Amino acid sequence: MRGKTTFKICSVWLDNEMFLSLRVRAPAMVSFLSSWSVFIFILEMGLGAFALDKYTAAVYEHSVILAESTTEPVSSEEALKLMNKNMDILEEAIKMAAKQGAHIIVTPEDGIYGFSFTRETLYPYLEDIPDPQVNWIPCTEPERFGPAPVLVRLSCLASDNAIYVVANMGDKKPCNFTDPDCPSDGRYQYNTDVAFDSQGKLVARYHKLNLFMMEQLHFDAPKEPELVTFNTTFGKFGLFTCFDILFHDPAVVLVSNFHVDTIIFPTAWINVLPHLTAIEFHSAWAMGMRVNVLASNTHLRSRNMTGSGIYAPDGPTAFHYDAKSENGHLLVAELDSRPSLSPTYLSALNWSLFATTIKPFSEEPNFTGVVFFDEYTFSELTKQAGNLTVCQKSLCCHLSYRMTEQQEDERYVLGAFDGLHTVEGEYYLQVCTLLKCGSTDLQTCGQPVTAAYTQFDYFSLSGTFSTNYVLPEVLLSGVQLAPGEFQVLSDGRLVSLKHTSQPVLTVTLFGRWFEKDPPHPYTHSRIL
Ligand SMILES: CC(C)(CO)[C@@H](O)C(=O)NCCC(=O)NCCS
Repeated sequence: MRGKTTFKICSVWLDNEMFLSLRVRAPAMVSFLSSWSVFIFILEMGLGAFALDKYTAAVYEHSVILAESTTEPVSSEEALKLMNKNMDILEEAIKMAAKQGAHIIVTPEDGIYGFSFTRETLYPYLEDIPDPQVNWIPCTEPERFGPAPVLVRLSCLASDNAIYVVANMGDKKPCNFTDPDCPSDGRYQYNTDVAFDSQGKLVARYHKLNLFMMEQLHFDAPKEPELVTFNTTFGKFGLFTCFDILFHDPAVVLVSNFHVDTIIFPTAWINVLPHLTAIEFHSAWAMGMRVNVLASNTHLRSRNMTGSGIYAPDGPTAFHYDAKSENGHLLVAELDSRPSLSPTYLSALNWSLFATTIKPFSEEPNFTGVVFFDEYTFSELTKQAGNLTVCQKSLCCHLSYRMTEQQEDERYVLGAFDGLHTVEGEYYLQVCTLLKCGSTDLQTCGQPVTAAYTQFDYFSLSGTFSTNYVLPEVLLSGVQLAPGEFQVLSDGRLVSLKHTSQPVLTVTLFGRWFEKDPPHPYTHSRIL
């Protein structure tokens, strides 16, 4: 009886990993327990008594220290010195996150070695990262594979602080003439996410598939998409990196076929207004795909990189956007371990139901304008309140709205775009958007704007989408999100729940029509 009580307490307070470590650290206590209680314990484990309903996640926006740019490769000692400077900062963040009870911390893409490399100058920063199937705790067996000081340090940070640690680093894999695709320098170089469990064991290795622009000069893409997941007592996790988020593989497959609960998303995201700012787009992906997303962005003001968050399917739980300082920032928040188990009406969501059922609203005069190199069809919101429809190709967008009072010097438009985006990557879009123009000159509609003064009492946006992958975005003045202030209805309408806390920059349904994307290879931002 006594043993059972102990375990009852254990099962409340300890998760699986913690119990295993207890067994290692206090074998006497475990053998003291009767076999009956051990049986009960195993039964409880089988019943999922150790599964956590909620968990605490941390993401760190890291202000990366860059190496001096060189044309000649530095020594591996010098490379490690730079990487240790970054890991010194990550270490503080990891300790702080663990102290706040976080089960997992995610750190950004390029957060250890930085940017601006050639294949040759990147090489000294790379380590040969083995497949996690080898069952390796680098911290306790540092010599088992080739030199791997970065893996060893990350592994020790995970085990010392009893927290899952995710980081982004470089992997190298030698190859030779027997492989017809082997690069002429005799190696593959991969942009790689690694995850360690709270014992320091390497549990995941993911090679980025969709390389962005200049990255293709120093990294190779894997030949096939890698679908990397790992299970924990607080849900199933999947990984992908940065530009991957715009494409079907592996991002959508992880959610639709592998049913992950949380996406781990290290990124070095360059903000693009009005629709592709980090906090806006990544939180919309979490809502549209109905998973948690742990988005950790690099912080680099000179490259317009900022914006990290802990995003849930029903809205952002925590987010950070700081275009002013050069500081890093830690976010810690609680999430549902298995958001898919709290089924909502959204599982029956049809993004075009409302828009295809109603008779189109009045069509006002149209004009065209450019949003991030795409030519949209626009119609101005000329009244204080009204209903408006604007169409392009097969996409019609409907808006109902009411402004509190329109500021004299502000113009808002409803826009539709149905076409292939071709700048900095090729991907097919169907977008319905309400946005604030750059000025009262309607030629400026679609240009980046960060401040607004017009308040909306109400908005309802919908579109006749040909895809069910639609991301609902709401971005407010000052580049802020609007948690709890809007909702998606099962008929595909994006509606305000109340007067938004700040004036609106944009309200957008950002649809991705994957079937219309150009075929692989996986170099969507072809520059070579
Ligand atoms: C938003 C977007 C897509 C517009 O073209 C672009 O600004 C962006 O941030 N792309 C992803 C960046 C990326 O993969 N960085 C890692 C290597 S530097």
